[in-house]
Amino acid sequence: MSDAKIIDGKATALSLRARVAEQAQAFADAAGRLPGLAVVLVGEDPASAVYVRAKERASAEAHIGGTVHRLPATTTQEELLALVRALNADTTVDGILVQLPLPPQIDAHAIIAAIDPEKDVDGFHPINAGRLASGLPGFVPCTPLGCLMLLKDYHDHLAGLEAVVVGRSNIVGKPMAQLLLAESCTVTIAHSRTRDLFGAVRRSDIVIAAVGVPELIRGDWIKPGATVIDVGINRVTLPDGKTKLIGDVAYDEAIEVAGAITPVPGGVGPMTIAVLLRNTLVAAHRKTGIALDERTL
Ligand SMILES: Nc1nc2c(c(=O)[nH]1)N[C@@H](CN(C=O)c1ccc(C(=O)N[C@@H](CCC(=O)O)C(=O)O)cc1)CN2
Ligand SMILES: [Mg+2]
Repeated sequence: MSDAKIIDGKATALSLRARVAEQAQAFADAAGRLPGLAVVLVGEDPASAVYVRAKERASAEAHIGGTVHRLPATTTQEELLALVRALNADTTVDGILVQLPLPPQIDAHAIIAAIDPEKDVDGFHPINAGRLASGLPGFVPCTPLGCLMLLKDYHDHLAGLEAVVVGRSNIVGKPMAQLLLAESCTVTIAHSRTRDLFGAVRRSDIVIAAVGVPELIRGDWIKPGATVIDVGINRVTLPDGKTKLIGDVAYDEAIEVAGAITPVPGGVGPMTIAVLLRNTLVAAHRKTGIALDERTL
C-alpha cells in the first residue's frame, strides 16, 4: 500500500492565482490600469498554442491585462526583434513572454537577450540568470519557482537536504539547482552523461525530474520517504492509438516508496502559469514603485 502524499499542484496554483487576482485589482485601483502582460507566439506548434490560450485565460481571470501577439511560422528574426523592442518601449507592458520553442530560423538566445530584463517575467534573460546565481533580486523562471513553492508546502526546512536535479536546461534544471542551493540544499545536477544516475537519485531526499524521458526514473531508484517533483510532460501513444501524458518518473512505482510526489498532469504544470501571473504582478509593482509584499505571494 502506498502512503505517499500526492502533491496537488492544481490546488496550489489556484490559490496562488486567487492571491494574484486580489493584488492585481489593488494595483489597478492604485495605478489606474491593470498589470500588463504581452505574450508572443510564433508559428503553429499545437502544444504552444494550448499553453498560450491557457495563459490568456488565466491572465484575464487574475485581472492581468495585455495582448497575445500571434505571428506566422515564417517570421524572421529581425521581425521578432522589432516586436520585442516595441514591447520594451510600451509603458503599458509590464511583462514580456516569448513562447518557446521558436521556429528554427530564429535564434532564441538573441530574442531572450533583447527583452528588457525588468520585463523578463520568464526569468530567462542572462541578467536574471546571473542575478539568481548571485543571490540578487530579479525574475526567476516560472517552472522552477513553482517547484520550489510546492516543495516548501511539504518541508518547513530544506537546509541540509540532499537534492538531485535530473536535467540541465536553462528553463528548468539550472535555475532549479540555483534555487535549491540558495535554500542550502546539497545539490547534484545530473544529466544524460551522468555515470551513476541511479546512485545520485538513490541518495537524494528531493528528486526534481526535468529530463524529458518518459518514466526514466524508476520506483526502486527513490530513497524511501523522498519528495519527488516530476517536471516531465511527455505525450505517449498507447496501443489503442489514444495519447496520454506521463512524467519522467514511473509514478505507480515511485508512489510506493516516496514520501510525497507530484502527479502528471496536475502537478508542476499548473504552477508554471500561476507563477507567470505572479511574476507579472511583481514586474508591474517594481516598475511603478507601488508597494507589494512579495512574500505574501
Ligand atoms: N516562454 C516560455 N516557454 C515555455 C515555458 C515557459 O515557462 N516559458 N514552459 C513550457 C510550456 N508551458 C508554458 O509555457 C507550460 C507547460 C505545461 C503546462 C501545464 O499546465 N501542463 C498540464 C498539462 C497540460 C496538457 O494537458 O497538455 C499539467 O502538467 O498538468 C503549463 C504551461 C515550454 N515553453
Ligand atoms: Mg510507502
